Amino acid sequence: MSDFHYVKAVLFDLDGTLLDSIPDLSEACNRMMLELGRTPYDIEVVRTFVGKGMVNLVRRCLAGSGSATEVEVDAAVNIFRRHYAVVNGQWTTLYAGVVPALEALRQRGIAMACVTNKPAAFTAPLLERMGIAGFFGATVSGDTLAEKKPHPAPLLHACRLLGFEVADALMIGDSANDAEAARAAGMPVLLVTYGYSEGVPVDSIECDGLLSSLVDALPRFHASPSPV
Ligand SMILES: O=C(O)COP(=O)(O)O
Ligand SMILES: [Mg+2]
Repeated sequence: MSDFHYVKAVLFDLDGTLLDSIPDLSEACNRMMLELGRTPYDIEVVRTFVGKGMVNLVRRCLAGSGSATEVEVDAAVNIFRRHYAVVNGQWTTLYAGVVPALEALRQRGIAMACVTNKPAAFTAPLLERMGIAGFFGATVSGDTLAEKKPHPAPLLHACRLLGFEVADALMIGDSANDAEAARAAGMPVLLVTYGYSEGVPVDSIECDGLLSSLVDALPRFHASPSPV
């Protein structure tokens, strides 16, 4: 694995990388399914639906239980939003190693951003509720721009907001959406092995290294704050 001692900014994916948010996403999906008179899903199935944002999550839920027109998807998205607003953060947990890693990177003077496909209305309250909002100098959500991951635009936007060049940055995520976005943006990417990757084995995704915990990345960064 290569070293990232030159890295000045780390962009973090949210769902499946920092937070295990599947219990809340699954609960909101299933409340939506029941309201629509459809059969709820096992949480492990919902796990494979997460990654390309809320509308695709809802579309995948409906497609898995029969057909759905785009009008039906739009209506279901509104139902999902209502339920997710209630449960967002309720059963979500921080993965082991996340807070120690974020603290260590802050200590070393490395800027951090959160780049997620989750809609902004749910991102900020969740970061606050989980107590990690203060680590991030910028947050880019799935509906901040016209494009979301795997498009590189959210990563490039996060770099701009943090005030760093792409060449200074590294992405850490859990799926091909993060890996492809980072590759297209021109930055290296590490993937965690414990997250959600849309049913694709994470070790089959092209990246610059796998992490079983975020703290495993720490030896690869410079050890002390940059001189000013
Ligand atoms: O909202 C999703 O589908 C996934 O969100 P993420 O980009 O934080 O993994
Ligand atoms: Mg993710």
